[in-house]
Amino acid sequence: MEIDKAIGESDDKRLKTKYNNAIFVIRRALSLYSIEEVAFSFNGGKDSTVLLHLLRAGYFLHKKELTCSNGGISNFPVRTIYFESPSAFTEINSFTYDAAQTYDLQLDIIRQDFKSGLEALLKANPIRAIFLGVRIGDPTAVGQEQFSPSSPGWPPFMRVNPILDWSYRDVWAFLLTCKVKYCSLYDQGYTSIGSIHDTVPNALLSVNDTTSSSKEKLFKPAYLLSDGRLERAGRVKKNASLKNDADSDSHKHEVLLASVIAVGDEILSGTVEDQLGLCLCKKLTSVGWSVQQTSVIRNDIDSVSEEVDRQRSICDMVFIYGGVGPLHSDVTLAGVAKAFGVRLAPDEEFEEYLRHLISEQCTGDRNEMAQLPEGITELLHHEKLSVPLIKCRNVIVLAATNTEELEKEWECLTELTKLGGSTSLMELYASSRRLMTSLTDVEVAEPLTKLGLEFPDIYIGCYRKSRQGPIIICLKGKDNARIDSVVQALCKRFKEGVFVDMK
Ligand SMILES: Cc1cc2nc3c(=O)[nH]c(=O)nc-3n(C[C@H](O)[C@H](O)[C@H](O)COP(=O)(O)O)c2cc1C
Ligand SMILES: Nc1ncnc2c1ncn2[C@@H]1O[C@H](COP(=O)(O)OP(=O)(O)OP(=O)(O)O)[C@@H](O)[C@H]1O
Ligand SMILES: [Mg+2]
Repeated sequence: MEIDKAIGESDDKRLKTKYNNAIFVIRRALSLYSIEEVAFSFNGGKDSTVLLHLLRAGYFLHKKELTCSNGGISNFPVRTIYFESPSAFTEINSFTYDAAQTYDLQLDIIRQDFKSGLEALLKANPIRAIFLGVRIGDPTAVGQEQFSPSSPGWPPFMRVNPILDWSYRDVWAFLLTCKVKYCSLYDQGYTSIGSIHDTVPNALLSVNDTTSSSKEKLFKPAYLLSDGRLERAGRVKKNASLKNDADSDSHKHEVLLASVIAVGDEILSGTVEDQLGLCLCKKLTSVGWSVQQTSVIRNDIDSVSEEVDRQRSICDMVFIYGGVGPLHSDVTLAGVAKAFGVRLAPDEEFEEYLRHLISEQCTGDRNEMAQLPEGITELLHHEKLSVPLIKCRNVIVLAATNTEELEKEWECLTELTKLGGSTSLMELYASSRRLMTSLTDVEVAEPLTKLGLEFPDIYIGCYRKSRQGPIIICLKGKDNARIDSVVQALCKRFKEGVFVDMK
């Protein structure tokens, strides 16, 4: 059997392991269910193309064991289902049909949505298990195992995911090693294919060809994408940007709200002083965000998860630091995963970064630090960072342990995400003025409250440097004229010269 032979002859140990594990899952499924009870969900995508050939190999090995016969290329009796949609790429459609012909697939074309289509299919056939090319990292993989019953509300069947633990690179290693055909779109820079409405070539594969006279952009093939975490970068609606995430929250607030969480028993016991929170608040404010809350919590999974869960629903963006690393107390990522109800799963691309960083010190074959919240994590790469920043939906996990490291991460973060820019808080507070007075707080309290009501567009804040010392009044607003009106109104109520402008 040519697939089994190609893998057998390859010296890629990792690929062999992945292949053997996938074949094991397929053979277990074929032992548990009869051939009439299984189906293969095939859509011409790269993952399902891998699965097609694994199934052919798995079926061949299964049959060989049972009958000692020698199966050929056109011997694949597993029912194959394809949900055809009018918004599929023509290249995907034609590849699917061609593959069906080449490998003699019994193709069932379903022109309904997934759920209704499956309901009808299961009514008409004794199907109990369906093979899928879902991989960890796919949004739909969250919470799935290699054998996962269909979700509540779906018709009952077993989802069998033989390549759940395969990485983007494993997929390409397999397709290239086995020299099998794949959809032509992957040679044109597409790295993961949805519909014609939401998929474009991956910009990371774009070639700057100044010699070409053609206006059409050129792209490298999908297998050259060096970081598989970015395979979905060509899905147009899902671009990585903090602002997009905040915006997508249907503009709950006029101003973008941030929350800062420090994780550290040592901060709580007073052993170390938290400098990062202060630094982060200044930085966020300087780019126009409003920090709603800072909190310090224990190095404890439940404490982290409860706080993250609370803040992520109130704020547009949550920044969390501390407790990131391989120590027993480094539970921040586990807490974030728990807050989102997902598990920590090994992430090969992240592991690669860490391996470069700590290769000699690595013990064992699994790096615990390389586990990230499954299905919700985006790695934000920057050439100045040896390890990418971790973004889990609207939670940014910072690895910084001191202000110098934070400065660097912040700089990269703002470059990568356009975190700064024209946020509404900056427009709202484009002008500001600070006044100092030696009047007592009792004396200024009432006039300031009244002014707050009179000028609702002006932010009026106060603080004192000591109980008896001077009071500092901060005024912020859209323009200087409005702020000057507040100051005039305030001064009118007191003797001249009691308020001094501060730089
Ligand atoms: C054969 C098959 C079985 C599926 N079973 C489930 C399921 O049990 N639960 C579920 O939420 N979605 C299920 N889905 C839907 C997928 O999780 C996902 O929504 C679908 O592949 C669309 O992905 P897309 O939005 O990236 O196009 C199934 C899809 C297929 C093709
Ligand atoms: N329209 C469809 N018809 C049949 N199966 C489908 C369809 N869409 C998705 N699937 C199943 O879900 C799996 C995961 O889909 P996904 O889009 O992540 O992978 P893919 O299409 O194989 O590859 P790519 O990530 O490059 O698009 C597929 O491998 C296939 O088993
Ligand atoms: Mg796809």
